[in-house]
Amino acid sequence: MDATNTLPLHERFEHKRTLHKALDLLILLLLLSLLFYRLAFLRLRGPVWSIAFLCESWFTFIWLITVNTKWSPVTYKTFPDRLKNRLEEFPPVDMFVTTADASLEPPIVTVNTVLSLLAVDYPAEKLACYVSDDGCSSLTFFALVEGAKFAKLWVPFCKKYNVQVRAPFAHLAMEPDSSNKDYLNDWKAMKVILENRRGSSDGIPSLIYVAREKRPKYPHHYKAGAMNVLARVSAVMTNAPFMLNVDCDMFVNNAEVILHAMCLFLGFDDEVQSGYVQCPQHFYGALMDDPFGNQLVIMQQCLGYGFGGIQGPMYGGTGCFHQRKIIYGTPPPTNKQSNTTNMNALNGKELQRKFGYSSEMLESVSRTISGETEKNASCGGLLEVVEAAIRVADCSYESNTSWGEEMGWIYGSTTEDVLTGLRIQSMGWKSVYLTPDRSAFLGNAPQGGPASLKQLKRWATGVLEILLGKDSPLIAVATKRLMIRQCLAYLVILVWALRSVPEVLYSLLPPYCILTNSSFLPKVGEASMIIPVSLFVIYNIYTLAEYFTCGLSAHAWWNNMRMQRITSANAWLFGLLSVALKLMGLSDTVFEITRKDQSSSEDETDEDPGRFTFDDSSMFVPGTALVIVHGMGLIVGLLGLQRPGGDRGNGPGLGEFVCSFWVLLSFLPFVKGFFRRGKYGIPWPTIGKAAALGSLFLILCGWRRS
Ligand SMILES: O=c1ccn([C@@H]2O[C@H](COP(=O)(O)OP(=O)(O)O[C@H]3O[C@H](CO)[C@@H](O)[C@H](O)[C@H]3O)[C@@H](O)[C@H]2O)c(=O)[nH]1
Ligand SMILES: [Mn+2]
Repeated sequence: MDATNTLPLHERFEHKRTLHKALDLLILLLLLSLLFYRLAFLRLRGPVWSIAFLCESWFTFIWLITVNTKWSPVTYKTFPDRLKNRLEEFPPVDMFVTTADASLEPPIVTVNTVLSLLAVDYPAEKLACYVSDDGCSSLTFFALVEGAKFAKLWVPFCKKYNVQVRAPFAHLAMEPDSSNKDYLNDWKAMKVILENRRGSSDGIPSLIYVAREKRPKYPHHYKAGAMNVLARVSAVMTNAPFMLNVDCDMFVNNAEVILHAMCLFLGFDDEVQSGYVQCPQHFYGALMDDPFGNQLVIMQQCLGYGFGGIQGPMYGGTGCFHQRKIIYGTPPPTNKQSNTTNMNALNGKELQRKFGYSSEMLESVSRTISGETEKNASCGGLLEVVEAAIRVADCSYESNTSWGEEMGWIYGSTTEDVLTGLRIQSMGWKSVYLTPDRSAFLGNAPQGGPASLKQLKRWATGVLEILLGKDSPLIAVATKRLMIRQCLAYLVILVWALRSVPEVLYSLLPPYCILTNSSFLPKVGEASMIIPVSLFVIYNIYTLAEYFTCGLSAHAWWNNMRMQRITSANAWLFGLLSVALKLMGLSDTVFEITRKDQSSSEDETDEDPGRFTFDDSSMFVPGTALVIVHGMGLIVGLLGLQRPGGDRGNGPGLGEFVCSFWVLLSFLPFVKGFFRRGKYGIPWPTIGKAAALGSLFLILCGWRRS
């Protein structure tokens, strides 16, 4: 036996963050002293202090759960070369790509992603690539057909010259036009594509196009529904024990990514460690210094690695490898029972109730559950296989089954990814972050105000749906096998929408105090001033240091800090509203697709893509109103126009003015939006609505004073 065969496939790294931990605790201590300070004077100072106290209690809670998440980060280094030496037979992998709208997601983007997957460094006969097209667009379809032809040239080329970025952007050009919206199965043509079903080592993996059936009376559950169809179609066709899924814009940037992932799946002694393997989302053509605060670097490195030290990262919906049997709901093996017995015990009836009526599907499920890796793929003729696939992609297939409930991609949230990962971890599985030196995948981050905020609103909506739903981590921690620290870590994300209220309320305190001649902060010279001032200074230095540690600039730090406020007041607040409307039964939440920008060469006319843009969405009203209110507060305060009286001796001090100024600075894109035109300016109707809200606030201030 070769000596290299015994070397571990990966190495675990616990990140030391001694100084950060000390600062974590120092900030916590300061927050607690602030709360005690508030409590001591609560009776004396009335409602403003009560509100400040409530908000600050909430901030302390957020800090506490954030510290929990970041406390002990863990990452892994993987060694694909050792895997190559060790394995004779590589496990098959089914690769899934989802696309849904040919105008927002240009087929050229999807084709590039597909080509990059087909060209990945892995035995081609072990791979199959399934593309789900929820838009049922003939454009996407023909682009893929062309892509498949092109792959015959492209894939050997990549392998010969060991190209790393395997998305041939430059080679294909297609104008995305109108999309064909009739929801019909487009299966006939699939045989076109299926030609190369039997690959060879220098061959090309199979490519299968799927446009599932949709009908008005059957909820299609957006991406989660599409993923479940892919899970079933692949089950009756290739039935690989591993699945990789990416969004249509997320191409392979590290050709060895599947080998890296296998190092984590096959390299643990304890199977429970790698329920799924998630790669962080990195972006191509990313704008300098992250002007829209959506490159997620800090979130993934500080929070994500932190998750890695608990029960593993959240499932991020793309760039993720799953084990098929876990998607089918297999719990991790316990000491007493072997892996397969509990699921094997399901009799035929139960299997059918869970997985649906297709006999091919049930056969495939049994093979998966019993761990039969050999003859996994269906052995019927092509025609029968396609017929079976059509059956399981039928819009009524899931009626009265467990799809989307107990297994598969789980329904009921617009962040189906987080929910699905949560369910897997609730069964007791752990997950692993895959962070090779060269980014595994690169995707597209939305640009401009409307697209960015729409995405963040969907996320805030989705995670709140999870928090309030039946699979909430708060329930799973008590009734299932979700770890307590993991539950708290999830909370950091799941309360996004809820954070908007205290954050907006708190940012209204300075103008309120200025306009009503009251205060919520100690004055210059008072001993208690040391608490808020040191909190402000230390917190900002701490976060800035985090950005520097991750190799980001001070400018990126500031952009993210201000975008956090803008997101909170606009996107998160609207996420909260949409969930409230859903709870009242007034409207359901929808998965609004993010526009995928193509790399810029054509839009050279766009002077500065990093500049904040607006549209007529009412989502911009709260931010605009905040700017108006702070503007009024500062003008009135600086000109000394407050009406006399009020809270004598307790009027606003330097603190209130600094805070108000800081908020305005954070909303600088909105301030500028008042003076700009076109998409860079705030539309008049939005300003009108915001002004109405501002007047309401003025009335409130006056009313409180008399
Ligand atoms: O009805 C739908 C809607 C969306 N999608 C696909 O879902 C993916 C993600 O949609 P996108 O608009 O790009 O959303 P993002 O906010 O960029 O996606 C992030 O957030 C989603 C959850 O909100 C996750 O599903 C994604 O994996 C994650 O990258 C894309 O491939 C879409 O084609 C469908 O297949 N069917
Ligand atoms: Mn996306």
